[in-house]
Amino acid sequence: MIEFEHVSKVYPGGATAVHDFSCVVPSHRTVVLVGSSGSGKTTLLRMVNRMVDPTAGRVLIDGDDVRERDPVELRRSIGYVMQHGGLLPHRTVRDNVATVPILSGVSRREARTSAAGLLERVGLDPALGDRYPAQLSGGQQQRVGVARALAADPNILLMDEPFGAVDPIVRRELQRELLELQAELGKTIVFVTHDVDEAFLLGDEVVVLESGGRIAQRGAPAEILADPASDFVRDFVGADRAERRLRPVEVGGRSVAVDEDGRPVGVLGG
Ligand SMILES: Nc1ncnc2c1ncn2[C@@H]1O[C@H](COP(=O)(O)OP(=O)(O)OP(=O)(O)O)[C@@H](O)[C@H]1O
Repeated sequence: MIEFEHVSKVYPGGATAVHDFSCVVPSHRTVVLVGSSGSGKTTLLRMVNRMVDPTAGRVLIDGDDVRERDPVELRRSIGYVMQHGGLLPHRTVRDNVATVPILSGVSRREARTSAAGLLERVGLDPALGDRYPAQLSGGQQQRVGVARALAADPNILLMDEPFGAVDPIVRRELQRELLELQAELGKTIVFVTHDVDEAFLLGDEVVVLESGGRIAQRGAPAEILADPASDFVRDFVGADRAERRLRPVEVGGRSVAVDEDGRPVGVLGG
């Protein structure tokens, strides 16, 4: 469990990135922080692994203040996936995945063997392990980023817009794969995005942020959709989304959901 207790962050230049934010991320759940650019999402995420220390308040992991932890050891114990993969360009994919376990004392041979297994787990051919990051597509690099974050078998995964830089189709695939992986692994995930659809798909709970890290609303996706707490939230989740009435129409033998204006929004399953 991760607890943010009344955390604030004022950066040296005077910008208040986060003001009095409190939130609990229950173990084995995915909490998504969603908000527009500059709402303090990355700042909040980085407080968990001490890449940013709050100027007020504290962050607890399983009841312990992260400030009591050695930052290097703390960071190695938490998986972190960034938007652009953050892979080391001059190391092979396999070594990128194996680096943290090796730093933590696992033998090189063992770390490389488990790296191959992790690549498979995130949907990559282990043969890609010999390549360098630049020789992979954006989507493949993000998968390596996820494999690397999982390498030390952390309880906590921090994911900062991990699928933000890939095309919509690959993005969808990566989202689905993350859901499958999470169903299996049950990590405690804090996921940052500015994409409401992504937030609603992945989050057990979603925290909608206004500027300064202020919580506009938090709850299960269905709760937020059904009952937006303010005009800000209503606008943010899409003014028409909650009110959209869908009906099925038959097209070529399949049932397609269309909205009131007849715009197709998806194919009905079955
Ligand atoms: N190192 C820094 N020094 C000074 N100000 C910073 C620093 N990092 C972030 N800020 C400021 O803090 C505010 C919140 O930034 P943060 O990156 O946490 O927001 P965000 O919601 O993650 O935005 P984005 O979606 O654009 O990444 C912004 O106004 C930003 O300019």
